[in-house]
Amino acid sequence: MPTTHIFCSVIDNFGDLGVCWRLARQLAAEFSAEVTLLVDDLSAFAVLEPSIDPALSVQPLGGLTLMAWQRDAALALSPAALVIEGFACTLPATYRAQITAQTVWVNLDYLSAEAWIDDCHGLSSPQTQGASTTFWFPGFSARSGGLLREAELIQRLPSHDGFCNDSPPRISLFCYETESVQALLAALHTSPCELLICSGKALQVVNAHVSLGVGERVRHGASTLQALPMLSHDDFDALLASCDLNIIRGEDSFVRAQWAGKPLLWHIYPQDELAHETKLAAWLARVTTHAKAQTHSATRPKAAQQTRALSSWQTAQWAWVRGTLTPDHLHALLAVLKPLHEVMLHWRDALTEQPDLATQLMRFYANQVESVPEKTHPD
Ligand SMILES: Cc1cn([C@H]2C[C@H](O)[C@@H](COP(=O)(O)OP(=O)(O)O[C@H]3O[C@@H](C)[C@H](O)[C@@H](O)[C@H]3O)O2)c(=O)[nH]c1=O
Repeated sequence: MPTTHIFCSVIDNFGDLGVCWRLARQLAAEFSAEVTLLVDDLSAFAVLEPSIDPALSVQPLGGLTLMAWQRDAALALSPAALVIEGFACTLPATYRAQITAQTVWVNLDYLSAEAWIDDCHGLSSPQTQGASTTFWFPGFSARSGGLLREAELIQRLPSHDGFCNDSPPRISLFCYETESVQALLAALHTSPCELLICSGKALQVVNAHVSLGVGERVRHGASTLQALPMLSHDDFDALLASCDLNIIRGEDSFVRAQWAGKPLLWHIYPQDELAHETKLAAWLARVTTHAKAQTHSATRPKAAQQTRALSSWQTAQWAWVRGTLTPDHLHALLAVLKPLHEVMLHWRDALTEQPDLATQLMRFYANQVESVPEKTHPD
C-alpha cells in the first residue's frame, strides 16, 4: 500500500490536527499504508496525545511516523506516492517542486453539508511537471468525499441508553465562547442532569459562572457539574456515546457525535458574514429531510412526537449558535431527547451506508495509479 505523507498545520484549536491524525491512523491500520504525518506544532499535538515528545524531529506514533514540520527549515524528504495537503496548509516549496504526475496529490478540505461541494469534490487543478492536485471535500452525500469512520467503529462504541434507567440525562459540553452557556447552567439548576465539561475553552466558559477545577465535581442545584481532563480520541468517542445529549463544536467532534448516534447541538465554528449559518442550515436540512421521510412509515402519534422533537431541537440548535438560548429552549429539548435519539440513530444508519472517507481515498488512489503510465525513464 502507498507511502503516504500527510501535512498538517495547527492554526487554531484541535480540529485540523484531529482530522489529519484520525486519517493517518486509519490509513496505517486498515490499509497498511506507510504513513508519515508532518505537523508544524508538536506541542499542540502533545496536548491531544501526551505520548508525543515535542522535542523529537521524528518519532513513531501508533503505527505511523510523526515528523516535526519546521516551516522555515529545508525538508529533506521526497514526495510519497500519496500526498495529502491538509486544509490548504501549503506544502514546502522544495517538496512541492519534486511532485510529478506519478504522485497522487490530494487537497483535503473542510467538511460541509452544502450541495455545491458535490460539484467541487474530485476536481483537479493542474500544477507544474504534469502534476495535479485534487480537491477532496468531506461531506454527507454520495458524491462527496465522505466522512472519517474507522472499520467497526460503531460496534466498538459503548452502548448507553439513559432512558432505560432512571439516571438523570448526561450532557457533554465542548463549545466555544457563548452566552448560551449561561442559559444551559440556569436550566440545569432546576432540571436534574449530569453535565460533563470538556477541558479547555468549555471549562473556561463555564467557569465564568461557577468555579471548577479539572477533575472536580460539584453540585449545581438539581444537577451535577464535572470538569473532565483532556481525553484521548478513543475516550472522547466513548464519552459522546455515553451521553444523552452532546454539545460539540468544530468539525471532528461534530462527526464523532453523529457516530455516537445521540442528539446533539452543534456549536459550529463562527465565520465571517455568517457563512457558518449557511453550513448549519444545510446540515439541519439533510437531517430533518431524512427524519421526515422516516416518519412516513411511523404511526400517527409517533410521527407527531418526532415532528415536535425536531422542532424543539432546531429551535434550541439555532439559539445555541446565535447565543440566544433560554432555559425554556433547553427544557423543551430535554423533554424530547428520547424521540431525537431515534432520529439520530436512523441518521447514523443512513450515513454508514456510504463508504467512509479513507476507503474512498484509497479507491481514488488505486484508480489514479492505474491511469497514470509508469515512469520508465528520468525526465
Ligand atoms: C475536548 C477533547 C477534544 N478532543 C479532540 C476531538 C477532536 O479531534 C478535536 C477537536 O476538534 P473539533 O471538534 O474539530 O473542534 P475545534 O474547535 O478544536 O476545531 C475547529 O477549529 C477551527 C479552526 C476549524 O476551522 C474547525 O473546522 C474545527 O476544526 O479535539 C479530544 O481528543 N479529547 C478531548 O477531551
